[in-house]
Amino acid sequence: MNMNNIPSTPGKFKMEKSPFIYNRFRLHYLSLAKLTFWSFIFMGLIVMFFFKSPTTQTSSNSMPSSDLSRRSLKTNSWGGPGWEKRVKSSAKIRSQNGISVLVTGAAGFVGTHVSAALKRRGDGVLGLDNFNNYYDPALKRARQALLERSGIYIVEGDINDVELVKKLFEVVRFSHVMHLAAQAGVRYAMENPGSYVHSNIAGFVNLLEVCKSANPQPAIVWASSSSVYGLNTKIPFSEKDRTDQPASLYAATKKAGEEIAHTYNHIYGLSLTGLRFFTVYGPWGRPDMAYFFFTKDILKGKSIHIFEGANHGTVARDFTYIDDIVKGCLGALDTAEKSTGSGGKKKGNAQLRVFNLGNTSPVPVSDLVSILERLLKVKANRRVMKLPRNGDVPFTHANISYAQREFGYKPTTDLQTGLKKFVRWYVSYYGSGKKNDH
Ligand SMILES: O=C(O)[C@H]1O[C@H](OP(=O)(O)OP(=O)(O)OC[C@H]2O[C@@H](n3ccc(=O)[nH]c3=O)[C@H](O)[C@@H]2O)[C@H](O)[C@@H](O)[C@@H]1O
Repeated sequence: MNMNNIPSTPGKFKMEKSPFIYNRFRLHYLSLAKLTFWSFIFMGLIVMFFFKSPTTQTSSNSMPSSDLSRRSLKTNSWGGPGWEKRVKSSAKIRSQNGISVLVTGAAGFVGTHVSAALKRRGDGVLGLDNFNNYYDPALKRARQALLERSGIYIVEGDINDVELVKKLFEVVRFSHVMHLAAQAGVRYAMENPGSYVHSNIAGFVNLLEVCKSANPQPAIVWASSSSVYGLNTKIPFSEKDRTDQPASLYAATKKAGEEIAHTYNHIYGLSLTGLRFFTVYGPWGRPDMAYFFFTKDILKGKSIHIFEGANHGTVARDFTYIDDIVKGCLGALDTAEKSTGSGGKKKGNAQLRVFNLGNTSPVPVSDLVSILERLLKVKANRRVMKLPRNGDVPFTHANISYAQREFGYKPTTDLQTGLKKFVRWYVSYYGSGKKNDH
């Protein structure tokens, strides 16, 4: 969608283009019937103008038009008393010492689980999600429906829509932001590099711009990635290790996010915590991830590609179950200190942290497939192939001692147990039939 074509305030009509005005110097040529006709048009325009008052804006756009805007800002309406009431009710804190959290990417995999967990303990939660079609939006809508049932409203909009994000902070004094909206996926970065820049860099900066000017400034916890360790060979990966050799553009944008976080912390006193997630999996997961589409393809009898490293080396991941990740996210939120700035000005040093959230036990991809075979009771049609050079790294392994020390992070779900829960969900959601075509 070309964003130049979206008027920034579509509710405001350009009155000088009204046919009535154009024709007013020729009024004496018009018959009475024509005059009546144009009067109706004019009146209609006035009525529409009032119904689309400034509080009922549509998403404006502040981004230049380019192919970056695959998930361009949508023109869904927001604003107005009813909308504000919904936003406030969703963000309302219902427990003592509760926090109010804006969750970006709330219809995403991690976003849904974190939102639900916050709501369960009485925190105020408002979601924001652009429902882009990187993967099946129907799954995102189903997650949205799930959250709606527990009273969580997801505002449909893009983090690049500065006016919308500003408005959210005008309506609610969020104490925290859980920033999970991102373009995920390692290999897709070669297909659509612009979408990574749009969401993970521009979007993050836009969000931080709003946060730094908000009063009070919220504390921000956001999703970085294990992929920032790139081509490192020293294991397990520690937060102190170098992160300057990313293997994919995805990893590079997450690394850029960490540097951007440093800048906003340094200049504006924003409290920022980055979480390096290690291959998160579980129910309601992402269909673009290997465990998910392996399940689908195994059930359909389709062949799956299992990557191997140089010299038939094992490719392994520190797969981390969603419930453990949620505990890590809540721990990070609960130990996040307040931002120090106000009125867009820093008042003192603020907290800046980055944590690994992994499982500490890498599993070869071929073992993941064996577990799935057992759980699905179907033999996989395996095709072993060399790890393509499109951003994948051969293995990941987290050292989690820092998160353990700071907020008692301790993963408790092994891959076998976690996949069992995933498969149970998958079958209940899609059925075990071979026809599901998501
Ligand atoms: O840890 C992370 O930070 C990242 O984890 C995942 O990235 P990845 O670990 O590559 O997850 P998958 O795409 O699900 O791949 C899992 C494993 O399966 C392998 N794989 C993938 C696809 C395939 O067809 N065959 C195959 O063997 C990959 O090489 C990898 O070792 C997510 O997709 C990223 O968004 C996230 O940031």
